Amino acid sequence: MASTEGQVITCKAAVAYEPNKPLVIEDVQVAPPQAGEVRIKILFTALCHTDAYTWSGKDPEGLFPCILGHEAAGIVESVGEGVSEVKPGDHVIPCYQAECRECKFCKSGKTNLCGKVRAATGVGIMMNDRKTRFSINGKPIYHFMGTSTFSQYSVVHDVSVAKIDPSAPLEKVCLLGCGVPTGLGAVWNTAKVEPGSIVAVFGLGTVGLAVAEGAKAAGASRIIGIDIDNNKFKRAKDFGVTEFINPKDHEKPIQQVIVDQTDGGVDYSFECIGNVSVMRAALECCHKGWGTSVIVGVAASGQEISTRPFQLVTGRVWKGTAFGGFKSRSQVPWLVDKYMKKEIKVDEYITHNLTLGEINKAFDLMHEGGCLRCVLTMH
Ligand SMILES: NC(=O)C1=CN([C@@H]2O[C@H](COP(=O)(O)OP(=O)(O)OC[C@H]3O[C@@H](n4cnc5c(N)ncnc54)[C@H](O)[C@@H]3O)[C@@H](O)[C@H]2O)C=CC1
Ligand SMILES: N[C@@H](CCC(=O)N[C@@H](CSC=O)C(=O)NCC(=O)O)C(=O)O
Ligand SMILES: [Zn+2]
Ligand SMILES: [Zn+2]
Repeated sequence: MASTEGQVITCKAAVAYEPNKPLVIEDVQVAPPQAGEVRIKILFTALCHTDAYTWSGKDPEGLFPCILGHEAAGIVESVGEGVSEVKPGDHVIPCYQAECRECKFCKSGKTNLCGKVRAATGVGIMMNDRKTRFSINGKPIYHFMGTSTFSQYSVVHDVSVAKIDPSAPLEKVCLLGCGVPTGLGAVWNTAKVEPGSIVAVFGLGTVGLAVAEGAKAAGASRIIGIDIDNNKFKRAKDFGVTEFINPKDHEKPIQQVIVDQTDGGVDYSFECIGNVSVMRAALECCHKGWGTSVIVGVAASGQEISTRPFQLVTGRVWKGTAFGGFKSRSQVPWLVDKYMKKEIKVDEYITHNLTLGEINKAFDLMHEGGCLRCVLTMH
């Protein structure tokens, strides 16, 4: 096939024109990558609740029109000047959390957040010329999270590309771009759960189930799953949840129910919903003196967390995690290898498979209890 290097590619993409209005499949022009950029042929993308969150209009960084999507896998089509770590043909996972290895954050050894391109990705543009690489008949379309994977081709910064084992099935490992690493890493990197710990997981969607999987691998003695949907428990057992509580079955606040059942509270809790009231409950169900609560869920613009400072004075710790604390370019390939060695689950989180043209149906499915991840075939 003729090379497309250096040329504008016209391809199909799902464009979000306005909050909550159905995505429109359009012919989009994708400009060639500039210096420090990579153009990727996206082969498979999953949908994450953060895409739905931004699409809903509740994300303060949400810009329209844009191309959403950030949990994907593909093949490098071409690279811009100065890109040395990937080349055309490489199999890759785009990473919304970049890793430049040079900035203050990357060098700190204290965080996986990277400062190099975040200011540009937060306003839907590329750093090099502060413009977008997507357009429709000359009208610019914003990028999203530096990834925009709901397009057959996307341009990303080179610091946002993880090169992976070419034998890994892209239709599966696309999930390692967001939800599964986030849950595993929340346990392994952020909380650092020890063997024998009692863990509470609020919200048993993909992220919460990955927390349960990570906690089981870490040797937790009890993994208490909390969800308002009773149907979640059966599946959650397969991911390591040992007990289930539905807050609706109790008169008392859920934090009190958990404290009563755990001799004073859990060692670690994880909020995987994005609900600020639940974040409070997750903190307050932790054991006095050492209990740590990790916020994973993304709450809407304007929402704030609160608790009595006494909760922290008496030794509880409140933390948060982005992409589970994983350093993306370094550790996503390691996660892919772990999947290939069957040391972590991925296939089990995929409940549906559709095509790019069915993306609105995929978002509808996401709001149904039975759906974890829906993977779209892009071509
Ligand atoms: N911090 C990070 O890096 C990341 C954060 N996220 C966020 O994590 C959150 C979870 O994502 P998914 O697992 O994909 O979502 P999901 O919607 O599949 O799962 C949420 C679960 O919470 C349950 N739930 C809803 N309200 C509840 C309540 N009041 N009490 C108990 N359970 C309740 C639902 O029944 C559902 O099972 C989202 O907010 C998403 O945006 C996702 C990826 C990365
Ligand atoms: N723009 C949002 C930010 C939402 C958010 O917190 N995103 C997570 C990833 S969620 C993935 O599905 C994250 O990594 N945050 C760190 C970051 O650098 O964005 C808002 O303002 O609410
Ligand atoms: Zn996500
Ligand atoms: Zn950096």
